[in-house]
Amino acid sequence: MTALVCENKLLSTSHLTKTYKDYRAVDEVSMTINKGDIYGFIGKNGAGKTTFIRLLTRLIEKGSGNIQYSTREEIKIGAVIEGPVCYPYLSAKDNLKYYAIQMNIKEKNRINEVLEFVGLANTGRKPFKDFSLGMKQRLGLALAILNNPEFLILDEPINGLDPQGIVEIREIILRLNQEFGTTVLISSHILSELSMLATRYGIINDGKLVKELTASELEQECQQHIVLETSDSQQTIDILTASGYKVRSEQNVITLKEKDSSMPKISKLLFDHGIYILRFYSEEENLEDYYLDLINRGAGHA
Ligand SMILES: Nc1ncnc2c1ncn2[C@@H]1O[C@H](COP(=O)(O)OP(=O)(O)OP(=O)(O)O)[C@@H](O)[C@H]1O
Repeated sequence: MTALVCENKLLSTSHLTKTYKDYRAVDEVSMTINKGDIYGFIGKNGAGKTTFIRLLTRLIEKGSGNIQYSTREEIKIGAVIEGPVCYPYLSAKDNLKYYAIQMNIKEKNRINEVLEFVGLANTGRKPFKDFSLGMKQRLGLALAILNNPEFLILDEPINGLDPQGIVEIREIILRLNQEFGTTVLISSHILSELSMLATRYGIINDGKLVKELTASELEQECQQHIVLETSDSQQTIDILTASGYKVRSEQNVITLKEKDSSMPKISKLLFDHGIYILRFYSEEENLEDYYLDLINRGAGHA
């Protein structure tokens, strides 16, 4: 493996590619994950998230490209991919004991510590098969953090969870990141949830990483915009464009990346040209809108 020494970078991939027959499930993905990131990995079903994660964890062989680490050492990775693999008739503690032996973890108190951390300390002899989905996911997390990984990879960890379960998983991830500095890659298509966690985003579509951006860049991108419908859309677009506004339109609905303080000026401009305003309001884009917009526009590579 090629090692690239860099202060803040924990891991990066360059042109990572995985092909099944002649289909590129992961297509030349060059991604950077910095130390301390909670990296939100976004993509619709079949976009290539799980395949990319399986490449990172070396569950499958790459086709071409590289995975590069910040140091010459291998980093300690913990992962929950496609749900935890646990023994159905064993308790939480016994499942952890089994994995601790496999991983050669000798620290006596580690299992109790981890059970406490994920809120499963009081599950006693209850077997895994009788756990709720939320408990199962939390045990998966416990297994993944047993060896104190510096990089934690979670594939759709909140899929199918109820609101309470989602909050519990979110709090565990935030504590891991803030108290222990664990870098986290979390894939999800529940974008509202990711936006409560992520410090950085990567958006994958048809195997290609179409965009990488930080949470504050996303905030900038999702800034307030104005939505407008008028008696004559084409003339409105022409007038606004001639006045220097950046305009987008879809089915007679015109959108401008402007703050609501520009509304009086715009309405006067249109009024002076004899255009009637039918609808006029400002709104803020969220991660979901941004994502759909980006995918539908078919953005180029990051
Ligand atoms: N072992 C395999 N053999 C053939 N094709 C595969 C294999 N694994 C994945 N694919 C294909 O690669 C593409 C990406 O799949 P992947 O599971 O990585 O997507 P995903 O983004 O994780 O989607 P989901 O959210 O549904 O899990 C899909 O078209 C899938 O059918």
